[in-house]
Amino acid sequence: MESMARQRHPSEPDDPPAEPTDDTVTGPVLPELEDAAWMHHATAFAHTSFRAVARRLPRLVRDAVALAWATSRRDTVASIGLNVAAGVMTTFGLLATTSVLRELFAAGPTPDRVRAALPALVLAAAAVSARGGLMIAAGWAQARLTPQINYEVELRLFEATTAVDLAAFDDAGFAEEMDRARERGMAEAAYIVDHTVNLVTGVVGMAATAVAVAVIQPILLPCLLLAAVPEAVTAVRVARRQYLAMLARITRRRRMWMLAHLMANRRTAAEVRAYQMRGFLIAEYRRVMAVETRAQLRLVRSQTGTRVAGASVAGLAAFGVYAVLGALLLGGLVALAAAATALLAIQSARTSLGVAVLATNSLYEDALYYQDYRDFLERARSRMPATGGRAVDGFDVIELDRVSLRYPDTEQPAVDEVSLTLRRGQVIALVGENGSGKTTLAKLIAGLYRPTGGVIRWDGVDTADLDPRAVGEHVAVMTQDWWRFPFTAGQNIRIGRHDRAPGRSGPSVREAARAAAADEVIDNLPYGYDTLLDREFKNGHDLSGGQWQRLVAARGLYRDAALLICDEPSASLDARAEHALFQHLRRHPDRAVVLITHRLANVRHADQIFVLDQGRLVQHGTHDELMAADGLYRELFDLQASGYLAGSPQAGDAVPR
Ligand SMILES: Nc1ncnc2c1ncn2[C@@H]1O[C@H](COP(=O)(O)OP(=O)(O)OP(=O)(O)O)[C@@H](O)[C@H]1O
Repeated sequence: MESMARQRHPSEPDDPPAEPTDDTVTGPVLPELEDAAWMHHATAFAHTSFRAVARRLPRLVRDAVALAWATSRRDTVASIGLNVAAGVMTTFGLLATTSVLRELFAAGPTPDRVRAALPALVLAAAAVSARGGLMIAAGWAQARLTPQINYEVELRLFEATTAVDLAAFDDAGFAEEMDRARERGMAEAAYIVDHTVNLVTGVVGMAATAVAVAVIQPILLPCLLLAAVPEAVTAVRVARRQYLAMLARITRRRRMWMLAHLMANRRTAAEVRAYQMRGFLIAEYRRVMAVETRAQLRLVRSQTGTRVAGASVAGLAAFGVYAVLGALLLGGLVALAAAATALLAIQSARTSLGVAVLATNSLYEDALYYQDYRDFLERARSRMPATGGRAVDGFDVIELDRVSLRYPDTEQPAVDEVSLTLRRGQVIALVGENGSGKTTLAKLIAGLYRPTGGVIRWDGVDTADLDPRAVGEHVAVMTQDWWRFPFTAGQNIRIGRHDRAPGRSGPSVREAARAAAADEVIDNLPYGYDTLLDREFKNGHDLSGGQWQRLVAARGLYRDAALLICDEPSASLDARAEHALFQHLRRHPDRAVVLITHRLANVRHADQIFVLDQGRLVQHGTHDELMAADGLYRELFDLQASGYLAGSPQAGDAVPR
């Protein structure tokens, strides 16, 4: 592995192959495709012995039944109860068949023997019909469970993914686990219940036939079990291999999804063409696919080997069972009628055993994947902000006291011991060069991140002691990296406070749109506020970047919160829209505004301007104070202002710093 890690990645500069060479296709594992650290735990779990599988079985069955029970009690009882009843019918059927054969093989004229066998024959036929009917009804109940369980499980997952703190998404392990839970784990829940019901069916069928076999000749019972062991071992081995292979593939699969998404996506289509990225993307895809295909072929080969070995041993065991039966028959230990029923019973038992083994195996395999889902939910639960805490009804002062934030796996803090005060009614601005920590600081102030050092206080109370949900009620954030939500124009604004109580004050959707200069854009849409803003649906429309940003601003204003954070709110706006928006971002007695913008003309009127450099607060004051000082702010301001003045520096001129 070490030597692989030292290989230069082909996507690094100086080494961009347009097409995959033999070396890249058949060469070593690409660095980004190597196993992730979290995989060791999962791998260890998958290397459990067959005995361990059997030991886990009762818990798996209990979990599956609990899941089904929580989803629909009626269908759970029906699925299991009807299968058990069908098993009872199997025993009746076999015993009735024995009676039929006994009468038929008895001495005497044929018409008499047939007549004597008739009652048992009717019983056998009734048992078979009843069994068939019960199985169909059980299948119906089982099929009803599947969609209900899927719905329940998906809901639980998305309830978790939307509740975890934002910082969880900065953790690479979290994202991978989420993908595993979504990709397979989630879908397995319904299968697990299915397999459990099948297992019950198989076990009941076996028990039913075992009763019949025990009546005929008890010695056949252990033989029968012996014949099944190789099948069970093989099935479990194959399943475990498959799971391990899936674990190894997940990173590759994520990369392939990512590449596939770039190549088949309306939003990336223009850039892919403009930069003629097609060859590069396809080459990347082929490189990953080559590694993936090799892994799949290895898996298929090893699984086939295991199956061949298992099938050979199982065949020998079955042969042994029939030899024992023949010997018993020849030795006169069983009668011909009993032997014939025994053959039927053995066949039936083997079928049931096959069902049970397959169900056990599938249950085990699916449980491995389902465990991923459960692990993820567990992990997500540990990442959810604590509920409760003190209620809060707005603020007068927000204080940051030596607040820091270090992202996971990074050396330097993105925000480094920043202290500042923000009062209701004020507008403050965060200024600094790219990567200086403005967005991170704004997210800290908004409560989206918790500081890894220092304290944030609302009216003197540490926000860690406040109810996070109540804090969030008073915050609106116009993010820099907003998303084009595929809803109507009206909904895109209303989701800013979709749960606004009827009597609560605040601007209407139209008023918010007007304040952000979005009303004229929306009025020009074919269905006005009801126009769906997603071209991927019929009658859907799209907006330009600047038009979208007006909508984003309208959403933030519609939220009508006491703390409004605006991260580059006018980056895509034209001069008129920008002017209109900033008119609304002026001082308001009920609101505090945190403004981040690189257009420094917009921060001139801020009550306080905080200048950040590499995460540290290096200057603060009003515009006039900062211009009077010889520092970073003045330097950035002059540089920008010079672009508007005659004789400004031309492209290529030396730029200080
Ligand atoms: N999710 C993240 N995980 C790890 N590092 C991050 C993350 N987000 C930002 N950073 C890093 O933190 C530092 C500060 O980023 P931030 O986005 O706060 O800067 P900014 O001042 O808002 O930049 P810009 O003006 O470009 O928007 C940067 O070095 C950035 O690479």
